[in-house]
Amino acid sequence: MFPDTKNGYTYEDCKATADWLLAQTDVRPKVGIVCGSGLGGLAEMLKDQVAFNYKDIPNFPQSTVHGHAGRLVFGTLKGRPCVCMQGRFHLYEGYSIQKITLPIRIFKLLGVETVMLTNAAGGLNQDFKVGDIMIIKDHLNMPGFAGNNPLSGPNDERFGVRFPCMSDAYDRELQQMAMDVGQELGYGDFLKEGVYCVLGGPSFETVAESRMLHKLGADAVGMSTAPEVIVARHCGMRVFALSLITNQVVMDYDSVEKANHEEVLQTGKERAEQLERLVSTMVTKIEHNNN
Ligand SMILES: O=P(O)(O)O[C@H]1O[C@H](CO)[C@@H](O)[C@H]1O
Ligand SMILES: Nc1nc2[nH]cnc2c(=O)[nH]1
Repeated sequence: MFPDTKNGYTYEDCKATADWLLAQTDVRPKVGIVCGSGLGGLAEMLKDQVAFNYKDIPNFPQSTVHGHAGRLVFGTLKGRPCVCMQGRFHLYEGYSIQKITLPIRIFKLLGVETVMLTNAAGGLNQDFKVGDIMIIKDHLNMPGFAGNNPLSGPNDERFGVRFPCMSDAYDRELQQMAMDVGQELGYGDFLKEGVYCVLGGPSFETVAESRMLHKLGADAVGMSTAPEVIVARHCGMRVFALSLITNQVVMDYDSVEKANHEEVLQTGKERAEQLERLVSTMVTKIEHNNN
């Protein structure tokens, strides 16, 4: 086992981890899935599973948050080879931003072409309700504004260019596919689209912060996803992402509501089945080079 003390990982480090994994499974995934808080049930849908605990994977960080099991699961979803992170990493766990996004580069080196991410998020858009599923069309990367971008540091051209474009970060065809699939499944009433804002966490927002984010154009707020999306786009993978609106963000000083992680996990449980069906149906419709 390699020591897990570094902030950044080289191409060779990522390749060593990818090769270690590829030597232990015949699954050659085209789709990589990242499960948000309380949304790890998606991984259970994979057939013919080969699963690894994060603690056993060279270079991998460990999950420390309740609702993130800490397993990398390979398998097939309706015959399509996939790899699924049952639990992700967050800045507030104390990891560097390069470390929390390392698995995305490993996805790339495993042969993944499309990354699908889910998260739990607080609703800022006043038309959103708890239990809505928001197709992410764009993000506000607040840690990035402050210089904390996962691509900071030396750029390795084997992954991608120094200055990657992000105006097309969220694949528009996949967004349309999600809308169409959602309509077919009868999810029209709770399927929305919007802008996701990432903050460092782990404290939830103050009223003033929430009002500011709403004014800036954010529809939902969370503590993940955008760094993973940046790294995925940098190395040329297609990206699709969903937020489950697990709570309404408190925007009013008179409100007695208090954001809490238990509510986040509870809403995840209540909507998990629909979210899983939406993602798994999409997986069967995404075209890759050899299917
Ligand atoms: O983004 P995911 O991993 O779904 O988790 C969300 O839920 C947690 C807060 O309840 C935070 O970690 C936030 O980012
Ligand atoms: N920052 C933040 N993250 C969340 N994750 C789930 N709900 C929330 C929220 O209200 N705020």
